[in-house]
Amino acid sequence: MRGTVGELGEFGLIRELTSRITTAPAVRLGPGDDAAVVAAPDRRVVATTDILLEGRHFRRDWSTAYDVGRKGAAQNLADIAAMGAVPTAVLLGLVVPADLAATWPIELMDGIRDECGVAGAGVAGGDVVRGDLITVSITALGDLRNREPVTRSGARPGDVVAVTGWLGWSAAGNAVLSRGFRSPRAFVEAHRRPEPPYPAGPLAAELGATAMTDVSDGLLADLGHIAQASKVRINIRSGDLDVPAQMSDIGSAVGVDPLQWVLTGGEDHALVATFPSETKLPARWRRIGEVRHPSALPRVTVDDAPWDAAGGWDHFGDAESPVTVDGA
Ligand SMILES: Nc1ncnc2c1ncn2[C@@H]1O[C@H](COP(=O)(O)OP(=O)(O)O)[C@@H](O)[C@H]1O
Ligand SMILES: Cc1ncc(C[n+]2csc(CCOP(=O)(O)OP(=O)(O)O)c2C)c(N)n1
Ligand SMILES: [Mg+2]
Repeated sequence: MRGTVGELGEFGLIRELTSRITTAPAVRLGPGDDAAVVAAPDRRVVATTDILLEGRHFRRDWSTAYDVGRKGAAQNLADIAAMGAVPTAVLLGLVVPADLAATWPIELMDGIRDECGVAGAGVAGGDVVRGDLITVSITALGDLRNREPVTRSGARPGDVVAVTGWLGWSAAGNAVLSRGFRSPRAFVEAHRRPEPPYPAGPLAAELGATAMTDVSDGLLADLGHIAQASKVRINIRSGDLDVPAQMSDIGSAVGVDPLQWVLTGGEDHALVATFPSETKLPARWRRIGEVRHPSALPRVTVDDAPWDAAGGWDHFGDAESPVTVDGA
């Protein structure tokens, strides 16, 4: 594919994008009509949306269009899994400049399609608009399969806190990239393409998880949402967190405590959940803390003490990007 988006035109671009998607069981009527038709066997639809903005969520010199597609889909599909649901379909709202190479949105769509394939979902439709900054707005739908949704508000004192997936890898990769390096590859790749553990969400629901969320803003920040919604305190035991030796090496090289990445780095889209203490945790879930009664301490503590360094990502916060500003 040669030329720009402008040369392709709106309908040429839509044709190219939709010609690349594959079928999925839940997408009964895909792109091409006024709206799509998506099966909802449970009769309740789980729905979520997230925006990726060039410069704020991704950089074209750090990530390929394909990577951005994988990440944008993953970020949304992880929210579906975090409700205990099975992803069914996504819709793509896309803003692109006219002078952008046509290959960019096409490779983006390939990434979205492939990540949807990992999660079992399909692309049901979307919209394209011309604009100055690339904006990728994805909406994902999911099915509860006759289970109750796992919300943020069900954690009870005495529950255990457990996590599955990666923590701190994306933030370490971000730190590497923002210093102009391209390796270690594993961390850079983790930043470009998170790997949310999709099936673990419905499995946790099946096992009676009392609360769950995906880690997008940082473990402490996202557990803060659970603690607040559930009116409890959550304590994390730092000794139970995995800090890989290679992450420690990067931390030493750039002068950041790697535990800061594990506790406050977002974008890995691990799943963190609370379970009744007697639950036998499935393989790959690690116990990292416990739910306590609220006290004078902050809602989330590390080793039963306040965590004084930055807590996580806030788009409108003072330190807008705590994981890129020397981990501070
Ligand atoms: N513009 C908005 N309009 C309505 N609801 C919103 C808006 N922005 C965020 N929310 C809701 O606030 C909650 C928290 O949002 P967010 O922190 O982005 O969650 P997540 O990390 O799961 O994407 C979600 O339930 C989301 O639907
Ligand atoms: C160029 C660039 N700078 C900084 C970051 C780091 N970053 C951007 S958004 C974000 C937090 C997650 O994004 P958000 O929009 O809050 O996702 P949500 O919680 O809604 O899923 C992080 C850690 C990045 N990914 N790329
Ligand atoms: Mg969001």
